[in-house]
Amino acid sequence: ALAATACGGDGESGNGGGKNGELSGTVTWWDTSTVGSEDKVFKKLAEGFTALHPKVKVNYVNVPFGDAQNKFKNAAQSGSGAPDVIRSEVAWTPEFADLGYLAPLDGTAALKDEKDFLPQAAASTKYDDKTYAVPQVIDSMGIFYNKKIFKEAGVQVPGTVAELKTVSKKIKDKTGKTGMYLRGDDAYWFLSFLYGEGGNLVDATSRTVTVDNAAGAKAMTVVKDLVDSGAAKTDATDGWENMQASFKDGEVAMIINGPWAVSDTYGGVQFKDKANLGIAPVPAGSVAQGAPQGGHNLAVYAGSKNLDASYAFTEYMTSAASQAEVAEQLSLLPTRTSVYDKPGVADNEIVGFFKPVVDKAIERPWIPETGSLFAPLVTEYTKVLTGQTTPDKGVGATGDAYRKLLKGWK
Ligand SMILES: C[C@H]1O[C@H](O[C@H]2[C@H](O)[C@@H](O)[C@@H](O[C@H]3[C@H](O)[C@@H](O)[C@@H](O[C@H]4[C@H](O)[C@@H](O)[C@@H](O)O[C@@H]4CO)O[C@@H]3CO)O[C@@H]2CO)[C@H](O)[C@H](O)[C@@H]1N[C@H]1C[C@@H](CO)[C@H](O)[C@@H](O)[C@@H]1O
Repeated sequence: ALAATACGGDGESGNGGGKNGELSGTVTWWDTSTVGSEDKVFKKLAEGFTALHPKVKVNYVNVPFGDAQNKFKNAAQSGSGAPDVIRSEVAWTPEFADLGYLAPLDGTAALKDEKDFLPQAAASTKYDDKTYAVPQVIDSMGIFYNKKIFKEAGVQVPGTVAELKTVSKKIKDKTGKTGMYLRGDDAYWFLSFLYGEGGNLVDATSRTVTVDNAAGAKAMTVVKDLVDSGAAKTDATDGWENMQASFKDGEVAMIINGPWAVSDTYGGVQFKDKANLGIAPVPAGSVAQGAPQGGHNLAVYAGSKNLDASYAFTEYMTSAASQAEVAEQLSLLPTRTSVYDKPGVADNEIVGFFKPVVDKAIERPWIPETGSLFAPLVTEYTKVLTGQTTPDKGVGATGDAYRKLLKGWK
């Protein structure tokens, strides 16, 4: 505490500028990674920072993904309770930056070897020509399938939505299992079908809402038909748990998911033998094939009382060595190009599959409103899948909500 006060800290978490620049004080980090599969790796990594900086205590806090965005905004707004560093999902970052809640990182110790970052990962950290975060993981989606069930049914993994229906029918006839579990309570699972029909949520260049155009309506019809035809099953709530349980227990032959689900999936009885998990590109629609780009950055709270230690912690957690550790332990994708050919990463089959997928994943516009596009969409998406509204009405209501959100967009 003396050191902290001496360098102007608040006793609790000095600003790290102790004698001969030695870092000190506390760094509180809000991690949003999945409890029970990812969190233990991130917690161990974070606490490893103290080995390098003995006078810094890392206070690891796991905040559920669904709560963290609002929790951080409320804390930052009220000026109390915000962490020093937050794991900021790619779409939260421009919003937090726009609100002034993030410390600009250009010229600080947080940013090292910037040229090593994948351009598409770095894109979501830039706002108003400044850098407000450091990319930690990047991801996209693919088909996860159960090789044993596919063999039993004598089918190949589907490359298109049409094939998905015929393959699911054969699986049902031969094994009694449902082909796919399609998550119905998270609109991220709608995006690859939307891209497959040549659609998108918006067109940022022409500032046009496009979710309710013909392609959007078609895509909603496609997902509704997957459920109505019995090719896929879904639920209005508890989608993550139900999707993972039905796939891990072998009740369904396929799901659509991303690298963040791999560690949890390997915990399932069907995948004790990891080789039974197959991964393939998301199915193409009638005009195109495309998967969304997601991921997470680390950002420093503008009001942190320990900026120096927070910058150093952020750099440490996004360093090549840390990213290699996370890729090896959890099959998550690095955001640094140099990490992909490191031992333990280069031979990881999941990372090897998703790298080319991520290189052509469809980016969303990194504007403050991007994160807010999912709430209205998921309401309508769930209603369409559960027969409470029609595809046309669903995308129509979504488009209306977007035009209220995006001032002046067509
Ligand atoms: C609705 C939400 O819409 C958007 O989120 C999009 C997101 O932008 C998309 O990119 C995509 O995220 C991927 C993600 O990229 C992918 O990595 C993975 O993340 C894993 C981690 O990997 C895993 O480690 C662990 O953390 O777990 C993570 C999650 O599994 O999967 C994600 C997809 O799940 O999809 C998101 C949509 O879910 C908004 O951004 C808000 O989040 C918004 N929620 C707020 C809305 C507020 C108003 O209602 C409500 O009041 C508030 O309480 C809610 O918070």
